[in-house]
Order: sequence, then structure tokens, then C-alpha cells
Amino acid sequence: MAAETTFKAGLEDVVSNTSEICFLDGKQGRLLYYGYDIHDLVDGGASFEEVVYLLWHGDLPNQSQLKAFTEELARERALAEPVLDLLKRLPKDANAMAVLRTAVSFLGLYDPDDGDESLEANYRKAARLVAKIPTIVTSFERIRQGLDPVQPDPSLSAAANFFYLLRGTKPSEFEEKAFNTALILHADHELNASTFSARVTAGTLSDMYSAITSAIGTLKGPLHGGANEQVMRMLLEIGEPSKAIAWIDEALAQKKKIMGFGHRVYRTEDPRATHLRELSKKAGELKGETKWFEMSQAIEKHMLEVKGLHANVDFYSASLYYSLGIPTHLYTPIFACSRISGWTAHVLEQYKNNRLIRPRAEYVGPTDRKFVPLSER
Ligand SMILES: CC(=O)SCCNC(=O)CCNC(=O)[C@H](O)C(C)(C)COP(=O)(O)OP(=O)(O)OC[C@H]1O[C@@H](n2cnc3c(N)ncnc32)[C@H](O)[C@@H]1OP(=O)(O)O
Ligand SMILES: O=C([O-])CC(=O)C(=O)O
Repeated sequence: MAAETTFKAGLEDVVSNTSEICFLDGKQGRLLYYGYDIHDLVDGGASFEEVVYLLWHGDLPNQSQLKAFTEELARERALAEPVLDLLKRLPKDANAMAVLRTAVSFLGLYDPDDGDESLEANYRKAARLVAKIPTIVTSFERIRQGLDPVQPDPSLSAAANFFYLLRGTKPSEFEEKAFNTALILHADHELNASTFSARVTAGTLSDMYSAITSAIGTLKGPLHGGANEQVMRMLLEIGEPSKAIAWIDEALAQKKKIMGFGHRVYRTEDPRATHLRELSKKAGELKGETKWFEMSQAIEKHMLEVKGLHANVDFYSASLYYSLGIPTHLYTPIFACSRISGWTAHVLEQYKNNRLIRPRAEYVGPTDRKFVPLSER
């Protein structure tokens, strides 16, 4: 029924709220966090911690603000015993995003501010989530491998801590820098599906943990954050750069989507892919195994030629993480380790200026049917 609705499939180009956090220009390929171009943040040597602060407060921190914030994150990284116990009890072969979704929901029950919906309490909850999500991801991975979780090292950055918690050893300078860049690049992206679902949940004035649990479930899907794992599985299945074009052509002939390509908003190069391509190349060279980068480059060139589609953020992050030695099933959880900063920024913004988010559906089902009692059917 046409009624008073305007239908846009997938809410394409529909503007749902105003926001100060992230500016996205899909035609020019520009991405700004609170007015700062991501290229300047990355090339200028910002840390992920500075970017999280920026997304929450609208300004970069000065030195004492950054020190206090870094110390707050360091204090919050460890997991309480019940959360570690839960991780130990979960099936070892469980999907890592399903584990994260379950653990974050559970974590909310132990938050000292649970039930306090003041803005101050929500900032504290956000800091706990940013600090603890990487610890959940890495602790479960170690438990799965039959290893004991590692205690976070308060002297390490967010990027370095991830490797330390995963391997029990500190990363190289390149690993820390590359991972810090990846964390910055994935931090926020306007009203992507997972952020939108976080805002929808927050818009009912439900709590921060409920909003983030919704977001994690949404990021998990292969059309969104789950694509980075699918990209690596594709590269591994192809096996050799020389086989890439035939593999892609065959998949396209079968009307399959090639993971890591296309975007709802970008019509040009995804500005994040520019950095991730460079890092993937460097990581492959340092490892002495450049074939994943070469294969990725061949696929990227071909997809642009035959489909006019550009690589998105998930494409080169896959070969980068592979060259850094990170297990493939952790790629989407890593996305969450970064995007938690954007999700929480948007939830805080939603709380500050809330209106229930409730779109309409255009009804296309039958009407005016006559009820027939069960005995007559
Ligand atoms: C962090 C992120 O979420 S980035 C996105 C990660 N997701 C992926 O990489 C998965 C692969 N990509 C896709 O599925 C899509 O490009 C999306 C989901 C990202 C965007 O989807 P939409 O804006 O809805 O575009 P839609 O899926 O309608 O595609 C438009 C056309 O391009 C084609 N197309 C889009 N992406 C691809 C792709 N990756 N491979 C092949 N064809 C594609 C579609 O088949 C469609 O063609 P048609 O008009 O002939 O039917
Ligand atoms: O914006 C989107 O639709 C998807 C995306 O690139 C992201 O979440 O980083």
C-alpha cells in the first residue's frame, strides 16, 4: 500500500540523524573524524588512543589528557574472574564473533556502573569496553589453543597490547605501527550497519552494553565486517597469483559477490584501502612472502576493469593481518577492537540528543482478507 511512506531499499542515501563525529564523502573518497582527515591522522603519527579520545570528546587530547586517558584504559584492560571463567566454558570451536557478542553481553552484568545511565557513567562504560574487548578476543584465542590468558601490560599501547595478549611477547616496531594504523582506519565510518544498529538500540534508551551487543552481531555478517575473513579464505583458496583472474571470472560468472569489493557509499577508492594496501605490501616484504599482496593487487586491478568496483577496507586488511601472523578467524573481532571506539561515540551522541529510531515499511502483502474459522479450512 502506498500510504504515507517513501521506500528506499536498504535505506540507501536515507539520512537518519545528524552527527558531528564522522564525515564521509563517497564521491571524493574522503573520511574525516571530527574534521581531521584520516590521512593526516595516520601520516601525522596519531595513536589509536588519541583517536578514541577525539571521537568521544570532539577534540584531540593534550599531553596530560592523553596520559590520564591512557592510564584509565590500562587500568581497565584486565577481565574479572567470572568473565574469564565464562570464556573457559565456551565451546573451543565457537565462532570468535559469537564469543565476543556473548562475552560483551555478560561483561555488562559485572560493570560497576550497571544501572547508572548518567552520561559520566556511560563514558566510563565506554572506556571499559574499549579496554576489555581486545582482552576478550585474545584471551579466548589463547584458551582455545590450550594456553593461559596473559595479563595486560600497562606500559604498552593499545596496538602493542593486542600482540602481547595474543602471543605473550611484545610486537616488533613495524607490527605495532601497522596495527595502530589499522585500528585508526577502522575506528569509525558514519552510519555503517553496525553503528546504526547500536544507535537504534541506544535510541530506545536501552543501556550501552545492549547497544554494543547489537553492533557486534551486526558487524559479524559477511556483507559488513565479516568480509575481511572471507577475503583471506578466498585468497587461500585461489592459492597462487597466476590463478587469480580465472578464479574471479568463474565466481563472477556464477553471480557470486567478491568479498572486499564494493561499498554502499564509496564510488571511488576507499581512503582506508590506500593505507592498508601499502601496509600489506610492506608486511609481505618483511615476511618474505609477497604472493598474497601480489594476488590481491591482480584481483583489485581486474575487479576495477571488469566490474568498475573498488577494493573496500576489508580487502587489504586481510593480507596485512595474514602477513602479521594473525589467525584468520580473528580478523572480524579485530575490526570490533577498533570500531568499539566509533560505536561508543555514536551511542554517547545518541544519548545526548535522543529520539526513538523507528522507520516505516512499505506494506506489499494482501489486505481485506475474510477470516475463515479453523473448522472451515
Ligand atoms: C566494512 C564494510 O562493511 S565494507 C563492505 C564489506 N562487504 C563486502 O566486501 C562484501 C561484498 N560487497 C557487497 O556485497 C556490496 O558491495 C556491499 C554490501 C558492500 C554494498 O552493497 P549495496 O550498496 O547494496 O550494493 P549491491 O549489493 O546492490 O550491488 C550493486 C551492484 O554491484 C554488484 N556488486 C556489488 N558488490 C559486488 C561484489 N563485491 N562483487 C560482485 N558484484 C558486486 C551487485 O551484484 C549489484 O549488481 P547488479 O546491479 O547487476 O545486481
Ligand atoms: O560504511 C559502511 O557501510 C561499511 C564500512 O565501510 C565500515 O563500516 O567501515
